Amino acid sequence: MTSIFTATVLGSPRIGPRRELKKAVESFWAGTLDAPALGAVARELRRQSWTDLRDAGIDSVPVNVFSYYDQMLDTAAMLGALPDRVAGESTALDRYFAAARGTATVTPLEMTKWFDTNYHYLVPEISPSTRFTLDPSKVLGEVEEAQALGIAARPVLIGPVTFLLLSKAIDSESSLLSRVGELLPLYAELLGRLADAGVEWVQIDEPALVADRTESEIATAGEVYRALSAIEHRPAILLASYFGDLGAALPTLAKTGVEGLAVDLVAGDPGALAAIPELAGKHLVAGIVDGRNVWRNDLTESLTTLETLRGSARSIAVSTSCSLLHVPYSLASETGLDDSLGSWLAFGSEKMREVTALATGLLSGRDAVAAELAGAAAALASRAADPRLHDRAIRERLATLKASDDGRRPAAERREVQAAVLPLPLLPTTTIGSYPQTTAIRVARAALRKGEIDEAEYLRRMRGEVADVIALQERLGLDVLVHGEPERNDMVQYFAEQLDGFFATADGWVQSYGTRCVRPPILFGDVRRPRPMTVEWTSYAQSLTAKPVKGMLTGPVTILAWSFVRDDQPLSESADQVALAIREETVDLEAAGAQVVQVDEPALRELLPLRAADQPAYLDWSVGAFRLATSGVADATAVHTHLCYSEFGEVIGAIAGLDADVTSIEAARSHMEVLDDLNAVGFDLGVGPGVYDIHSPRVPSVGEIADSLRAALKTVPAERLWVNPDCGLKTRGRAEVEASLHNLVAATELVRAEL
Ligand SMILES: Nc1nc2c(c(=O)[nH]1)N[C@@H](CNc1ccc(C(=O)N[C@@H](CCC(=O)N[C@@H](CCC(=O)N[C@@H](CCC(=O)O)C(=O)O)C(=O)O)C(=O)O)cc1)CN2
Ligand code: MET
Ligand SMILES: [Zn+2]
Repeated sequence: MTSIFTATVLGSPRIGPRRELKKAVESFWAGTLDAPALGAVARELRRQSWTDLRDAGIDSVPVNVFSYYDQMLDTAAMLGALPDRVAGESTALDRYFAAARGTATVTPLEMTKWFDTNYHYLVPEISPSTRFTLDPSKVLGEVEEAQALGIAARPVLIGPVTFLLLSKAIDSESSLLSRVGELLPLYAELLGRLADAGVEWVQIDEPALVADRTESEIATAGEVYRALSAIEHRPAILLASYFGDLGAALPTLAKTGVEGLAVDLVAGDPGALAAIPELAGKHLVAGIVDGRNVWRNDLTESLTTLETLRGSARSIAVSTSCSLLHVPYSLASETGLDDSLGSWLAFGSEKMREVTALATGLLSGRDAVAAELAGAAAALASRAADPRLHDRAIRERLATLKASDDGRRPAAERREVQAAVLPLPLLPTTTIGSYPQTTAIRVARAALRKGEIDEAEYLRRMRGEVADVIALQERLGLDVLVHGEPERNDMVQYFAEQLDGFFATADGWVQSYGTRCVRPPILFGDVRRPRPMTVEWTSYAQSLTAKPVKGMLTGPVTILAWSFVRDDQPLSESADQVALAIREETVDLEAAGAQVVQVDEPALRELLPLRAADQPAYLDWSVGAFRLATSGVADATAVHTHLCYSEFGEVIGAIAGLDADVTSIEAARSHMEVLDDLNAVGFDLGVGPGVYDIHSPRVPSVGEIADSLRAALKTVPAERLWVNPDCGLKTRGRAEVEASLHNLVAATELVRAEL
C-alpha cells in the first residue's frame, strides 16, 4: 500500500538563493571551473533545497527538478533526443551545453516561452531519424542522492505527451504526438527502474493539457496514462497539470489508473472537480498556494475550498499551483520592504510554510493553525486598507482619457508628416535599443549599490558609455541611433524602480532561461510617475549627434508580464495605469526633442491566454493599453515598437492594431515568414524584420544579411522596410556587435544600390 503524503510543492527553484548555479555554470563555460567542481556546487544546491523543503514540513519532496540549463533539454537528453549536430562534443555535459547555447560551429536549439510565463525552454528537435533511447542516469542519480539524505523523494518527469507537443518536428509534416508509441516503452522501463530504487511516487507533468487540445490529442493522453498505469512494477503515478484547468482532458485522465492528480486551483476552477466521480478513488494534490505570484495566501479561504473538496477525492495533499521555479527563494533577504508590504508577501520558502499550515489545518482542524490563520487575515486586512492601492486622481485622469478618442491620424497621413520632418534613406538602419551590458557597467552599478561610488560618479561612467555607443553608431553609419541603455539593469525593473505602486526587489531573482535571471518587480498599488524617467539619457545622447536618437521605453503589457501583478483588480486596469505613466513619458520625450519614440512590447504574445475563448478580450485590452501609451504624441513623432521571442501567428491582427509607425520584429530564425502573415492581415506600416539572430555570438555575413533583405523585399515594399537586428544587443560582446552591425550596414548599402 502506497503511503499518502499531505503537503508538497510541484517543483523548486534551482538557480541558488544567491544565484550560485548561474555563477558556477558561467565559470564552467569560461573555463575557470572544472566539471567536478560544477557538480559539487549543483549537489550542494540540491541538498539545501531538499532539506529546506523537508524542514518546512513538506512530506513528499520533488527531485529531478534541478537542471544545469532547462528541464525540457534534460528530458531530451534522457530520451536520447539531442540533435545529431552535438554528437561531436567530447563529454555528455559538453553535448548538453552545445545543444543549449551552441558553439562556434553548432547552432543551438531554439528557445521559446514556457506557456504564459517568463521562463524559456529549449525546443527539442525530433526528426524521422530520431531513435529514442533511455538514459535514466540523471533522475536515478538524484533519487539516490536524496534517499541518502533520508529525503522522501518524488522524482518529477515531463510527460511524453507534453514532451512531444512542445517539441519541433524536423523534416516531417505529421504531428509528433503520433510517435508517442516509441516513448511509452522508455517511460515504462524508467518507471520500473524507479520502482527498483524504492521510489513510492513519481510525478509526471503534463502542462500541455491545460491548453486547448483536440479530441484526438486528449484521447491519446488517455491511452498513454492507461498504458503507463497498467504497468505492474512501478511507483504510484501523480499526473500533474498546472497553469490552468484540464478542461475536457480531466474526465479522460481521471478514468485512467493513475493514483494521483495534481490540479491548479489558482488558475483553474475547483468547482470542476466535483463533477468527476473517478476522483473518489484518487489522491488529489490541490494546488491552492499560488506558485507564480507573490501574494500571501488567504489561508482561511483556502481551507474552506480544501474542505469542500474533501468529499471528492480519496485523500488530499496541499500543494503549490505549479513549481516554485517562478518565484524568488525567500523574503528573508528583502530588507527594503516596509512592514505592511512585507507582511502581504510570500516567496518560495514562505509558500512552503503556507502549504504545510494548510495541510495541518485540513488534517487537524483550524484550531491547530489558529495563529497562522490570524496572521494571514491581519496581513490581508492591512493590504485591503492601504491608501497606496487607490489613487483617486490617477483613476479620474484615466477615465477621462479613455472616454476620448485616441486622436492620431491614419498611418499613411502620419508617414508623410514624419518623412517631411525626418527624412531618411530607403531601408533605414537601426538597432533595437540596448548595447552590450559590459562587466564595467554591471560592476559600476554594483559599486553604486554598495556605496563604493556615489551617484555622480555612476552617472559620469554611464554617460561615458552612452558617448561610446553614439560614436560607434556614427562610425558604423547607422541611420537612427539609440543611447544603448547602459543605465538599465533590466528593461522592466528600471521603470518599476521609478514608478510609484511598484516595489523592486533587491534579491528576488527568478530564472528566465539558462543562467539568465530577472528580478520581477511587484506591482502592489496604483501607478504614478513622479518624474520623467528617461528624458535626460535620450537628450544627452541626442546632444552628441546630428542623427536622430530614438527614445526608448517599455510598454505596459510587457511591464506587467514581467512583474508580479496585483490580484485585487483585473490586469486590464493595471495595464491602463502603467500605460498612462508611459504616455506621460512619451510626451516628455517629444517635448525634449525626440522625433522617434520606441515602446517595446516583446511580451505581447506571452500573456495571450492559453485558451482561445479567453484570447479576444485579452487582445482588446492589451492593444488598447499600448495605444493609450503611445497616442499622446503628435503625428510628426514616429512611434516604433519591438516584438520578439515568439511565434506571432495568433496575435498578428493585434500587431496591426497597435498602429505603430514602425514595428521591429524577430524574424531571423523564422526566415521572414512573419512578413507574409503581416501582409495577410493588410499590415501597411513600417516593419523591420530582424535580419540576424542576436541570441548567438555568430557574426552574420554581408551576403546572408543581403539575402534576408532581398527576401523581405519580395513581401514588403522598400518604402516600408527597415533594417535591424532581431532584438537588443545587451547579452552580446562588444566585438561581435561591432562586426555584425558593420555587415548589416554594408548589406543594406548593397541592396539599396539594387533598388
Ligand atoms: N525582465 C525581463 N524579462 C525578459 C527579458 C528581459 O530583458 N527582461 N528578455 C527576454 C529574455 N530574458 C532575459 C532575462 C534576463 C537577461 C539578463 O541578461 N539578465 C542578467 C541580469 C540583469 C540584471 O538585472 N542586471 C543587474 C544586476 C547585475 C548583476 O548580476 N550584478 C552582480 C555584480 C556585477 C557583476 O559581477 O557582474 C551582482 O549583483 O552580483 C544590473 O545590471 O544592475 C543576468 O542574468 O545576468 C536577459 C534576457 C524575455 N524576458
Ligand atoms: C526583449 S526586447 C529588448 C528591447 C530593448 N529595447 C533592448 O534592446 O534590449
Ligand atoms: Zn527583443
